[in-house]
Amino acid sequence: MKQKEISLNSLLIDSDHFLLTDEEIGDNHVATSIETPMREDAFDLSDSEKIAIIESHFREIMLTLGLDLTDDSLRGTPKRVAKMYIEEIFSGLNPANEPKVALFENKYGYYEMLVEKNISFYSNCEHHFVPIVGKTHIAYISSGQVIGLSKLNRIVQYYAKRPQVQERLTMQIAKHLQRVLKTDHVAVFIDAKHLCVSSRGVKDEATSTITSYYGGKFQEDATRREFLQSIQG
Ligand SMILES: Nc1nc2c(ncn2[C@@H]2O[C@H](COP(=O)(O)OP(=O)(O)OP(=O)(O)O)[C@@H](O)[C@H]2O)c(=O)[nH]1
Ligand SMILES: [Zn+2]
Repeated sequence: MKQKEISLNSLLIDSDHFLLTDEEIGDNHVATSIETPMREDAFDLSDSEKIAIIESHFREIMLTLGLDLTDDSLRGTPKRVAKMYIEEIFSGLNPANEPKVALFENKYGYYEMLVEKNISFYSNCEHHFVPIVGKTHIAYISSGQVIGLSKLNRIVQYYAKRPQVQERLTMQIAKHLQRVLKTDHVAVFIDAKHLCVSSRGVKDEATSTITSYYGGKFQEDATRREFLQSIQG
């Protein structure tokens, strides 16, 4: 594909990063269909470069919706949305934001399960980019180290702050805990409402989605039952 540049509100973007076909690239407008699975330089961009790009695209979305960007309430919205994406709701896409975990030697000889329940989180569905709101319950059995309690919440928040599906969120939390705690004995249980199911589409307000992961001793009935009993209510 030959090099082309498309003008996007004074922001020049190398079209090869989008891998658009020539037909898809209009002379002075942004193509509506993007074939590439990834923007190749996404991991090289600084946060402020990402904010500028998203701001510019979001401005196009608002203009396309017929909104008046001279309105003082709307004028700052493209920048607000872009900052919110990068600094808040999708900050978990940046590996630099992975939480530092505080690990302590298990000098106490505590080898029962530890349950951290009702970890509230907000995520966003990767299919519709609308919120997922839920609670995560985590348990683990130490293999020699214990983790600072708040770090369990932080690990949930880190993975929640990405465009997600609940199955992946569940597995990412579980595998991260198994890695840092050096144990298979980890359980993760998520109960969440997807606004793409409740507020649009099928519009079922009552539905929530449960996913779970049981590793190591949590695959045994008695251990799993103890965990499930402790998160009830
Ligand atoms: N497995 C799974 N599906 C999800 C999750 N979040 C949203 N979805 C579903 O993703 C699917 C996307 O289906 P599509 O048919 O492409 O989208 P749509 O036309 O908007 O579908 P409706 O939501 O049924 O109106 C929907 O069924 C959503 O309910 C999730 O975390 N896990
Ligand atoms: Zn969705």
